[in-house]
Amino acid sequence: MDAFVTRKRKEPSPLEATTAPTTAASHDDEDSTDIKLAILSSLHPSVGQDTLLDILLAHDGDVDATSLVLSAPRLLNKPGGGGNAVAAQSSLRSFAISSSTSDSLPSAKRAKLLSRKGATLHLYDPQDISEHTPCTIIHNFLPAEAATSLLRELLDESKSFEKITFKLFDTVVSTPHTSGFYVGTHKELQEQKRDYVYNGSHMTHVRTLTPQLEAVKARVQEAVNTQVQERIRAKYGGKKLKYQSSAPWTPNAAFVNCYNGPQESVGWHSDQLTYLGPRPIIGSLSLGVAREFRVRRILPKDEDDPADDNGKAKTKNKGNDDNNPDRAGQIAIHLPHNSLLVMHADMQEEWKHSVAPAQAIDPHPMAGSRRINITYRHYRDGFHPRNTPRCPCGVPAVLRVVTRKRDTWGRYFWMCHAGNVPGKEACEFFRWAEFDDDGNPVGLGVAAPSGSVGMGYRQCSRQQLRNRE
Ligand SMILES: O=C(O)CCC(=O)C(=O)O
Ligand SMILES: [Fe+2]
Repeated sequence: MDAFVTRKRKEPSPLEATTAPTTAASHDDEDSTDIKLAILSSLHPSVGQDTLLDILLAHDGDVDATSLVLSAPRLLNKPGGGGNAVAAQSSLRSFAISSSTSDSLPSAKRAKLLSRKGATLHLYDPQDISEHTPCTIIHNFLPAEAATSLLRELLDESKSFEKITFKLFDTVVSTPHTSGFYVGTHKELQEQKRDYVYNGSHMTHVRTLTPQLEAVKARVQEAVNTQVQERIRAKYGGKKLKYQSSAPWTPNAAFVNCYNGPQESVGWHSDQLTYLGPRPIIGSLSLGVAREFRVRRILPKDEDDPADDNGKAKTKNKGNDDNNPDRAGQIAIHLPHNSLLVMHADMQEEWKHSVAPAQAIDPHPMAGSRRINITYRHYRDGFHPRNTPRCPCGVPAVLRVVTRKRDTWGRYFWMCHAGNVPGKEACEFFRWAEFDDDGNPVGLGVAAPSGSVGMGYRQCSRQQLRNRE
C-alpha cells in the first residue's frame, strides 16, 4: 500500500464538484460554471445543485440542453435529486435527452465530457464507471448478511488498527486513516515481517486472514477474474495488456483500511508495484459508510498546462504530480456499503486514486461514521524480495514506472528504496526493469544496461531521481 497525507483542497462551494481551481484560467471555468448553475437553479428551483452539475457536465456545459433535459417529466423521479450525493445510485445515461443520444455518443466525445480540468464528475452507474475509468463496480456484492457479518468483524478488528507513519522531510507524519494487513499463511506472515520493506520499514503488525476474509476472498477472486476477462474483451480489443499476467488472479493478501469519520481519507497515490509486479489487479470491497473514491489520469509532463504552475508553490510530496490533482479532471466513483470495485490492469501505472475527505456522510446503522475498505492483492512470487534486485543500501529496490517523460514513458525501473522514502537520501542504484510478456522479471542479476545510471554508492538527491521519471 502506498498511502499519503492528504493535501487539503480548496474550501468547496456548495457545488462540491467544482472545487480546487487554483489558476486564473481555472477560476474563469469555475465562475462560468457557477453562473450556468445559477441560471439553471432559477429555471429549475426544485432540482438540487449536485444534480444540476451532473447534468450540466453530461451535456458539456450546454445550459439549453441541460434545461431541456430537466423539463422532461421522467427526471422528476430521479432518486435523491439534490440530496446527499453518495446516497443515490443514478446514471449519466438517465440524464440523456433520449437513450439513443447518449448511447450513440462517440467514445471520444464521452471521454471529453469526463476530463474537464478543475471539475469532478460524479459517476454512480456501473456502465458509466467501466466506460470512463479503469475500474468496474459491482453493487450489493455479497449476500446482505455476509456483508453485515464481515463489517461487524472488521469494525472489531479495526480497534487495533494503526496509522502508518513515515518520514516526510524532517517530520514524521501518519496516514489519515488506520490500517491492518492480512496474509494467507503463517509462513507469509513471517516473511512479511522479515523480508518485505515498505517506505523503508518492516511491517510489524501483520495478521493472517480471518475465516470470513478467506471466504470473501474466494468470492472476490471469482468475480474479479470474470470482470478481467470482460475488460479484456470489451476494452483491450480481446488481448490482455503487455506485462499483465495471463494467469488467473489469485489474491493472497488484504489491506484493510478504516476511515473513522468524514475527515479520514487517503491522499492521491498509485499502489506500489514492487511486490505486485507490473499491471496489477486489485479487488476492493467497501463496507459501512459510503464514500467517494476519486481517480484521475496521470498526465505526462509535457501535457502539463503551464498556467497551472503560475504563482503557485509546488507542494513537496511523494506523488510525482500531486501538486495539482485537478489538472486532468477528477472522476468520483461512489462506493456504497457492500460494493466491489475492481481496479484493472490499466489503473496503477496510468491513474492515481484517493479517498477525499467528505463534507458530510450518511451514518451507517452498524458502522456509524466508519467506512471499512478491504483491498485484496496478489503478491507475486517473482516479486518476492529474494527474487528482485537489492539496493546497495541493503534492502529490496522498489519498482516504479516512468509516467512523466514522454520518451521513456511506460518503462519500468528498479531504484534505491530510499528514493521512495521522503526525507532519506537515495543512493544511485538504478536499473531498467525487463519483463516477459506476462510481467515476470527477466535478466535480473545482469549488470545495468549502458545508459542507465549504474550502481554506484554516491548519494544523489531526490530531484535527480525525479528527473529520471
Ligand atoms: O479506501 C479505498 O477505497 C482505497 C484504499 C487505497 O487506495 C489503498 O489502501 O491503497
Ligand atoms: Fe490505493
